[in-house]
Amino acid sequence: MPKHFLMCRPEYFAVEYSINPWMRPEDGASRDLAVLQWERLKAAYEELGHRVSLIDPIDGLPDMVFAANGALVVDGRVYGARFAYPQRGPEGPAYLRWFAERGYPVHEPRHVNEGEGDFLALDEVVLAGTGFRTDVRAHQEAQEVLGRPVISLTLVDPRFYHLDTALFPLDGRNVAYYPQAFSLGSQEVLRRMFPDAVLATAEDAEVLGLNAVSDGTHVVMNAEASTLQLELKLRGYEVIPVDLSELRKAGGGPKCCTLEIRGDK
Ligand SMILES: NC(=[NH2+])NCCC[C@H](N)C(=O)O
Repeated sequence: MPKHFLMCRPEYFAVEYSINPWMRPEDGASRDLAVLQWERLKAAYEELGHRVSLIDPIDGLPDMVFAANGALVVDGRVYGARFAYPQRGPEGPAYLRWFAERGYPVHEPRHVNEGEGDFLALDEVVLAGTGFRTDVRAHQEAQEVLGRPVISLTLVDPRFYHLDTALFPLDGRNVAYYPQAFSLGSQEVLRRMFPDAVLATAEDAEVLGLNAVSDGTHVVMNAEASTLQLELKLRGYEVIPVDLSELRKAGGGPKCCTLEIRGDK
């Protein structure tokens, strides 16, 4: 099944401030290299037959390339983002406008949440992260807006500040994750819900290997996560490795650059 993704070209990408432990403004980052790597990611999706729509980047919003944070879209309903840090604040309304202009019913959020950074939709439930960015009250709000059960999971390691840095859906029913990124209670929830999950090593997580996008057959993921790639291949997945090392300097990987539009217009 082809998917529909929304992406944002890293036209104004930079590491100018630090809102997560990956970001070191003193080291800088190359916009041109980020654009090149991002273009390859977009091409990888298109080669797999997925549809990619684009939102115009905005000058002064260097993190806008991380489209996953822009909203959560389920059944064509759009639950907007409300960013935790003022540096990214204007991105919320910008993404919401993109959807509103195209006729999607949009919901302006009351509570802080960073879209698909902290919400990952499966067939029956939505997994939701909290602890660093998304307010747990937004989990409740999303459940009401989308009419889907939302399962709250607590993140405890600042390097894995968004749910999508520690877990990704392999399909609508199973996930891969790095257990140590979660509180003990949340680890237990994950074990109960996903007895057949793929468990990632610290090394895989530390290269943002879990910030991956699976269509159920192919997994687009950071090339450096070698153990995880092997494990996925053993399970029958086709791995599409990509190099997003420049975007990782801002704390992002393939999934961060990708907002899935479910139930599109
Ligand atoms: N979905 C994601 N994990 N996005 C990565 C966002 C990176 C961005 N620099 C931030 O800290 O907000």
